[in-house]
Amino acid sequence: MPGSSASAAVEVSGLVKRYGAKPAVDGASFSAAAGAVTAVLGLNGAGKTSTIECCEGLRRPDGGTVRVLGRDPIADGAWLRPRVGVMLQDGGMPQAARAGDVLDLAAAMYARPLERKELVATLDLGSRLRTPVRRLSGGERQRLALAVALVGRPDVAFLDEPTAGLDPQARLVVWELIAQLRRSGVAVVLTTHLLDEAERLADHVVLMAAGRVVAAGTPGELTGGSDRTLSFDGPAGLDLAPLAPLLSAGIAATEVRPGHYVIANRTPEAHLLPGDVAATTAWCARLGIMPEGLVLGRRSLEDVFLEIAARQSGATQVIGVVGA
Ligand SMILES: Nc1ncnc2c1ncn2[C@@H]1O[C@H](COP(=O)(O)OP(=O)(O)OP(=O)(O)O)[C@@H](O)[C@H]1O
Repeated sequence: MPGSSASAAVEVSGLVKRYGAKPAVDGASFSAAAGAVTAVLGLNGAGKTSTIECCEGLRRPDGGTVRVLGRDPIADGAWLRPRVGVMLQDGGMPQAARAGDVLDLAAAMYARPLERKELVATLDLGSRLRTPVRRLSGGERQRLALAVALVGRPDVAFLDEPTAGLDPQARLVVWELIAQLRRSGVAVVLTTHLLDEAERLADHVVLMAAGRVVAAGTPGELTGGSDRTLSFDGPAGLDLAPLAPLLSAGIAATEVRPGHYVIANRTPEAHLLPGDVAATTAWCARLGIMPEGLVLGRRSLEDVFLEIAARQSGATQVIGVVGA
């Protein structure tokens, strides 16, 4: 359980971070275990980077506590630095320095750095080592930043959008690298906008909205495992109120993005029934709407994410297994 696990490599408890009057992080709590990948998800501005930067010791919390390997990221920064790998969203690397020098400099700060040759080959940076950082492509810079974060064999790796801007092949390489880190016992905490990435890589997903953790759990817990959903495309902005009373208790219809409708359970106890499918298609027929791409399937992490995002205009709502 977040906040109580003795083995958690990262514990965030009631974290508050303000830049002005409005908190960017507003009481967020979660934990990340060793040998596991924890993915922090959320819309732009949800507070992910601010949270991670507090964990990295780059920002001072205004409230709550953060512990990394049991230590305070700011007060115990010197102790933590050799044990924590950090990949920042903007790279944070000197622009004029050559890629190889940046990597060597990072390696020199650690007692037992990884073999440069191996890391460079894995991340396909061999031909770019003499190139200044500012002349690297976005994807090359991204791979160099990842190499810098990992060269010191960290116990905890914070990776802010590690695959943003990478081509599909490079993305697969990074996914495999992250899987290797997990296997070797590293606590990997990453942020991503790619729901398939989170679904594929993460052991634990933390969903943030408006500075708070609104859902957390394994991908299976968040998606309800085997819960069925019905989805279809139709005209944007359909009035769903008349459909609501036709559905069974605990089942709701949501326009998760314009023109894309999902009929799914709102509570773990409720299950989509054949009658809900019939009611939905009959309702479409009455409106003269063809439910294009009608799919009876399982809820994906993307569905959960979109459902929560769609509700963000109202109060933050808890879905899934908070505290799992
Ligand atoms: N240095 C700063 N000064 C003022 N406001 C900031 C600063 N950094 C972030 N914010 C604000 O805090 C809020 C949370 O930002 P943060 O970068 O933590 O979110 P995020 O979830 O990482 O977003 P994204 O997905 O866009 O990276 C946003 O409203 C942002 O504008």
